[in-house]
Amino acid sequence: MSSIFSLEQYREKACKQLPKMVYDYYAGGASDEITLRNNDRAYDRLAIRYHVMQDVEDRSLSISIGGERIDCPILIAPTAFHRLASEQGELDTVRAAGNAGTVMILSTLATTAVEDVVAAASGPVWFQLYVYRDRQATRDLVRRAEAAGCSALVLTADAQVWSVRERDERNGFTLPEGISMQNLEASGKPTFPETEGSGLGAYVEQNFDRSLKWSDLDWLAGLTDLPVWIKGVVRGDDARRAAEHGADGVIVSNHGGRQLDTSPATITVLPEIVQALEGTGTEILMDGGIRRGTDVLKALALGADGVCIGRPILWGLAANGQAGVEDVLRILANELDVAMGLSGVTSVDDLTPDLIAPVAE
Ligand SMILES: Cc1cc2nc3c(=O)[nH]c(=O)nc-3n(C[C@H](O)[C@H](O)[C@H](O)COP(=O)(O)O)c2cc1C
Ligand SMILES: CCCCC(=O)C(=O)O
Repeated sequence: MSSIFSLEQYREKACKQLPKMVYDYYAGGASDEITLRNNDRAYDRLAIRYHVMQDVEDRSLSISIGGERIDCPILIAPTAFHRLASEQGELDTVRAAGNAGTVMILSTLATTAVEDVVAAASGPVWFQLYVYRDRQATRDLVRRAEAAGCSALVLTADAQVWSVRERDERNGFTLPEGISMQNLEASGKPTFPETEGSGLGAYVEQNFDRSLKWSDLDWLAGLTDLPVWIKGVVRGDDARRAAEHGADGVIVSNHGGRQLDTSPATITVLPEIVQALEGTGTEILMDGGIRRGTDVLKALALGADGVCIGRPILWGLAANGQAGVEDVLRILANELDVAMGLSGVTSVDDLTPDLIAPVAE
């Protein structure tokens, strides 16, 4: 893939290769897609106040997260249905994650069984959890993730109610024959119900627990010895509550603009959350709209311990399977390395908020 130099080029390639129904599902957001666009654009409104003359000969991108040292601060956000992008789906992704020295967060709605994904992994795999009305099915997911060898659970808190996704309704988004949600086979919920609109929408409405509340975080933390993260937080007070209810980490996220449209761009709320969690020991990841190494630098400088990317992984996967995902991670890590060097910084720990300022209008 030597003719591809940016994540945007991977998106273009994936757009040409994927069926419209799949591309639209991956690319799309909720309603008018305002948050989807703002996630991305918000980075352009921040400038990097770089240092000079700092000896940047030796640089490292490594971080500690969830008690493990990893080579790359760019983690793989949980995204559903990787086998819509490549034959091997999640197996391609997890192999690429291992080679890039990062964590893969595996979706509940993966199209490959968690046991098979962990067996193919050479690095940490975390399991993203959707809470089902059927609590036994939810407990089974937790037990399977633990037994398979996942090293953390990520409870997604921003998708209790299905959002309005016009592209999926129009396209009648569904899973083709032979592709199913393999982690839900055992509980009898591996496929979408019949419907004219979005099959996924109908599935979520039928199965996800809309009564999810803070006490359920206590329930989950009590159910497992694994570290528990909560994903989808955009406010300082909620982050604080998450810590009080036993979360080991928070993922600042608006679900890539796919849930509540006009919710704030994640980079704009990160400082509030960092401040709210000061002194608690709760770790912070963030995602949404990260497409350049300078975006990663800004998030790390403003206090995130690491970042996650969602769609760009799917573009790499669609364009060239495992090698495509590896290339996406390589391109972004290289851009980060360059941005750090040009900012006069040699390690992620040395990225501090004074490096960032709003762009003067
Ligand atoms: C196609 C797609 C599927 C997703 N599936 C899940 C999921 O199963 N669970 C979850 O917690 N988040 C899911 N997300 C949200 C991502 O984890 C992440 O928050 C978002 O994609 C980050 O924004 P970015 O795509 O701009 O990097 C999904 C996102 C996309 C684009
Ligand atoms: C609401 C959950 C469905 C999968 C997902 O998270 C997404 O498509 O964004």
